[in-house]
Amino acid sequence: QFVRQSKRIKCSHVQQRHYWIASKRIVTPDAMVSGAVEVKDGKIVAVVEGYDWRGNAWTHQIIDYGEAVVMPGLIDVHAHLDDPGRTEWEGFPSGTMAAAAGGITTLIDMPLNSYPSTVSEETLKLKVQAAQGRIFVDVGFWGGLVPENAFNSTALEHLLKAGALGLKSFMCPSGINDFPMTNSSHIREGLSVLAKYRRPLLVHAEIPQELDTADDGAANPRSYSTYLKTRPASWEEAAIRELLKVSKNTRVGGVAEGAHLHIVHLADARSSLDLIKEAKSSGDSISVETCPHYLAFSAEEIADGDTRFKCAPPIRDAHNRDKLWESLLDGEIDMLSSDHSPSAPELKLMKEGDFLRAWGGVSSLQFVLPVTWSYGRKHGISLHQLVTWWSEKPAKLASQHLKGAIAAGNYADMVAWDPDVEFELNEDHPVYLKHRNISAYMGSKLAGKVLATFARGNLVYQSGKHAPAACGVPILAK
Ligand SMILES: NC(=O)N[C@H]1NC(=O)NC1=O
Ligand SMILES: [Zn+2]
Ligand SMILES: [Zn+2]
Repeated sequence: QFVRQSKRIKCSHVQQRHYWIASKRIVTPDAMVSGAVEVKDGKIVAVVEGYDWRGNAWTHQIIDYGEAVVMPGLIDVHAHLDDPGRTEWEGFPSGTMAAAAGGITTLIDMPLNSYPSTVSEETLKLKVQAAQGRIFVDVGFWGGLVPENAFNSTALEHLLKAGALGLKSFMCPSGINDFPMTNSSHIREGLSVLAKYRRPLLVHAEIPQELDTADDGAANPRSYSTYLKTRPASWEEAAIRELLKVSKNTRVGGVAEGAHLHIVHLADARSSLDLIKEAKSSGDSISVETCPHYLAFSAEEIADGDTRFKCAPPIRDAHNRDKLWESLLDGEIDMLSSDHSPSAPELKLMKEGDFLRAWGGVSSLQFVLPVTWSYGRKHGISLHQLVTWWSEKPAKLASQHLKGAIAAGNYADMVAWDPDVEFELNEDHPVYLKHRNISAYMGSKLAGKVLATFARGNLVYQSGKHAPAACGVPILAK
């Protein structure tokens, strides 16, 4: 009993096992509630409207956030934490502290950029070991679908039985040596194994196409438009066209019924999205995410040499960005994810500013909530939409049925934040990411300040301070 008590003290800024989180704006699945969330032993017991609940609570058991919004914690289904093996890029401690500071209570780690890549039962075990006692929020793991395991259903089953929440593959070179690309035959095989486990395949959908190379040699590598031309929308379109040949199998009655195909970080809001819409209406089990950087920025405004904005697929033109917003608001894009993909600062080649040679990946994890809100409010987004994109749909993709909503019985994963507080991401702002200078949002002015983050009932972050111990849980599929 004493050991449990002292552990809780380190895991959380609140010491009660049983307490109430009060607010005038609690976002539940069907309403905005003024009242309180009753939390006991890490779970939500009840959501109570009005003030009646106060009779049951002692003053020291009430944390009152007043007018601030209380929402489910964000679930980021696409983050590269690079641990073990490339902790000079990020790592579990820094990445999950940044997540907690940003209101993210669960993240699903990508199988590449760490070393070794998570492509087998053994390498998944290394991930789980590395996460033990070093994560401040819950972390689940995607496994990798690569040519080496794609035709080996036993190996894939071992990886899934060991707890990978699903698989991820690339249709173009990933930039990581031990994570080679797959073609549609590999993907077809992967889907048929995933069907049995009812888990998803996430795909980086770009297939290299012949480029129009007329003016190549003379192009300025410091100009973003030079980079943009090397990865046109036709690459995304080609990959999605190819994917739709196999996603058919996920339909009811199909050979991969039970599997699901999820397209990560869609950048092209035109033909690629039309193809996905078509597949959805034909009954394919398919979904798509985009990322805040595609919604916040446009190719036109990226300054020469500012390689913080280099990512793949690339950030496209302003009109495309507006179409992405439209599609998100219409529900054609299902959810958001960070694709937080930092590297060692040297690899961003910030001095040379060479877009063609710099590492591709945007560092963003801590700021996705204020970024989505700051840009989204100009498009009239609602708090419920934020919850759909950042909690409800991601929970479903990762099969986390006790997460993603403020509802009785769920884990007490929540964020309290103030949508009206504006702040500048300058030198004085606390940033928990390993390398603040490569983050694309440094220097921006944003709205939406995270006040507190609760993970499984632990107050893991409040007023700029993390709980002393890393008590996040490694999530394994059962
Ligand atoms: N390896 C890796 O993280 N690649 C990511 N970076 C990026 O910009 N897009 C990606 O898929
Ligand atoms: Zn990718
Ligand atoms: Zn990624």
